[in-house]
Amino acid sequence: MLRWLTAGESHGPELIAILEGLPSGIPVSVENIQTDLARRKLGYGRGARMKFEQDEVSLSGGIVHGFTLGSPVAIRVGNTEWPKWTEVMGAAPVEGDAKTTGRGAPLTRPRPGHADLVGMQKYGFDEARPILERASARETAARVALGAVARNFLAELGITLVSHTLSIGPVRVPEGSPLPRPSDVDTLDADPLRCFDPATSALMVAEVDDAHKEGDTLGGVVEVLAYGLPPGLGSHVHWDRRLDSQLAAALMGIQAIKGVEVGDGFLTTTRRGSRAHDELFEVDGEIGRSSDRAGGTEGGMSTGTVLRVRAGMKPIATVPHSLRTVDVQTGGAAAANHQRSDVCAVPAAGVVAEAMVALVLANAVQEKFGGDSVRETKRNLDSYLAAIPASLRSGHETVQAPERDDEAPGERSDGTSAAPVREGFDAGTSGDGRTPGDSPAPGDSPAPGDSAAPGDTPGIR
Ligand SMILES: Cc1cc2nc3c(=O)[nH]c(=O)nc-3n(C[C@H](O)[C@H](O)[C@H](O)COP(=O)(O)O)c2cc1C
Ligand SMILES: C=C(O[C@@H]1CC(C(=O)O)=C[C@@H](OP(=O)(O)O)[C@H]1O)C(=O)O
Repeated sequence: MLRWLTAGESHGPELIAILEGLPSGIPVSVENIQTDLARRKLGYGRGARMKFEQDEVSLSGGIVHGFTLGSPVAIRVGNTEWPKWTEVMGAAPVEGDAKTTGRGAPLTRPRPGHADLVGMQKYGFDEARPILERASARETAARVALGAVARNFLAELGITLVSHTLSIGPVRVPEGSPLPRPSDVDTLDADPLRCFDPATSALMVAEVDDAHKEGDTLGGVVEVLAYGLPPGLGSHVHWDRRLDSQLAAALMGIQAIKGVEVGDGFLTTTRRGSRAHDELFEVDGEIGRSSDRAGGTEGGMSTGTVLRVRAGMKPIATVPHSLRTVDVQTGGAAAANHQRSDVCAVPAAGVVAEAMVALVLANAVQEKFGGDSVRETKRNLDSYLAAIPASLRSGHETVQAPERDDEAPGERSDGTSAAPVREGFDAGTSGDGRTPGDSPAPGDSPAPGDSAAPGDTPGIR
């Protein structure tokens, strides 16, 4: 079992992350953790802090000469802004003005949508600083650092992850857009919103500009894909062993994430059963699926096809034009505390989500295959795959579905083409207020389940 913990406050000296339970022999370097931390700062709409604050990574345990030892991995992410915060956030007791003036002035106007008020009630503080420092998503830097190590472990086993932005506010990637593959990561990271569809990305930039101009903020939806998984990670036998329950918990554990979908998620609930599942076919001596509506899990286990999970982020709660609140010192109405903020952090949330999925998958791999060295884990994985009888083997990719006996050639009974198609992004209620299952508005792209264009390839939605 993998265990991981993070510690540290947003304006503290550093974040500390520990990951226990990985085998020896995983390549890890400061540079590759730093690369992922830099990716977490990406995204149009991030605030000024992303530019001036640097993440200073050092490896304090579990790694020697570039490889894990099998002992706990300890990572320190230093905060270059710390010298400005030593008095306000230092561990030693302070006297005099430091607690009441300047940066140390009490934050008595709790921000709606944040942990501020309920945290003060629960932990017995009369101002929000001691709460917001830990509730801040600065902590996600520590998770991304751990995720980089987990990802390297998975890569040794041929498992690779990609994340991308599906929607920002009401602007979303159209149906039928290609799914990014691991080779597309650089392209994604070069896009201002980490969106794989350039035309949609341009609209997203305009949406962020508009929200910024209006003193407002935005949320959105990200998707994480994992390629190369073996079938059988997780288990149907108990709720907490289900891979999808572990993924949902990990994604919901990210600040501001309010919804998770596996595969086509809520959209699936609007379909009839005949159009909701992934049928099985024998193709070239293997069992294949003609669609990936389920998102790569069945019965709480990975199926071996592409894993596809989504996380929906609420709009940033520190709204520049300030939400109404109560000043807990005076009891009077007030504008919520606001200094600066991201307008939109959805692209960054995608990188964090990728890290969380990597940690969950690394744990599931270790649970299933064990091993104290990567070589041993790999040997166990290979012998598991080799032991699956030929009659039960299935592939990673979706396949061309044969026509059904009761269908006209080239057409399936639901009116769709027999070409393999990955259907169905719908981020819940769309920007025009329609809910999944409503008929499309004029000019909308085809609804999921509409006929796929001839020549569609596996990997398109
Ligand atoms: C990567 C990332 C960056 C964030 N940046 C901000 C920010 O600049 N301002 C803000 O108010 N909230 C930001 N948030 C969200 C808050 O941390 C979150 O809304 C807050 O903790 C309350 O949400 P919760 O109720 O889900 O915990 C960010 C979240 C993530 C994942
Ligand atoms: C520092 C990070 O994100 C911060 C997360 C955050 C919040 O409320 O969650 C609020 C902002 O911090 P501040 O209020 O100090 O400007 C973000 O910059 C980071 O991601 O590294």
